[in-house]
Amino acid sequence: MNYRDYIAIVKDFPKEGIVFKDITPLLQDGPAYQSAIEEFTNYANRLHADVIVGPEARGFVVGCPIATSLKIGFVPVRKKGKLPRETVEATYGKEYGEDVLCLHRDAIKPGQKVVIADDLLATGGTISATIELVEKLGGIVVGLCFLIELTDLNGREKLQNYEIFTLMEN
Ligand SMILES: O=P(O)(O)OC[C@H]1O[C@H](OP(=O)(O)OP(=O)(O)O)[C@H](O)[C@@H]1O
Ligand SMILES: Nc1ncnc2[nH]cnc12
Repeated sequence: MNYRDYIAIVKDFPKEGIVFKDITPLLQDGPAYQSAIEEFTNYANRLHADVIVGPEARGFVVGCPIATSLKIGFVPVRKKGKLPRETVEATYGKEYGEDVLCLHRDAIKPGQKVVIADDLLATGGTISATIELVEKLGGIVVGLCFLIELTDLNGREKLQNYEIFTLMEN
């Protein structure tokens, strides 16, 4: 599967100077979406994941189908103000801004093996904050998976102690 054919490149979105990688054509194509999810499912299965964690919003469309394929749970990491119960929080920077991510305090059990899924690794800010939250609750991050890695932004440098699987680089 040539996944690259299913990514639309949009210049100056959401801000001038950003080259945005739009994954919606991949999601719209049944075989491409299914194939990507199968690869991630095999990855998470090999790592014996107990739970899949995904950051809002695009991490949901990648993470949820992996979790249901493996018949394991999915835990959402959300932007501040969206989760209704007690949370842990992490402030982070990303390619085009700053934000706060939150995780329900009871969402991860100590010792659970976690695979984190998202659409794209850019600066690594989002994923580092997600890892911080999972580890704060005692989860063990066994793997990270992304559709796309923007290698120029060196996100991997922040993630040297973690296992990473990506379907395409640019
Ligand atoms: O590696 P980073 O520099 O942190 O950038 C990557 C993150 O940025 C995008 O999410 P965004 O915050 O735009 O949210 P969205 O999924 O709700 O659009 C993308 O889906 C990743 O989560
Ligand atoms: N260049 C980019 N394209 C799509 N999503 C992103 N998230 C962070 N940087 C991005």
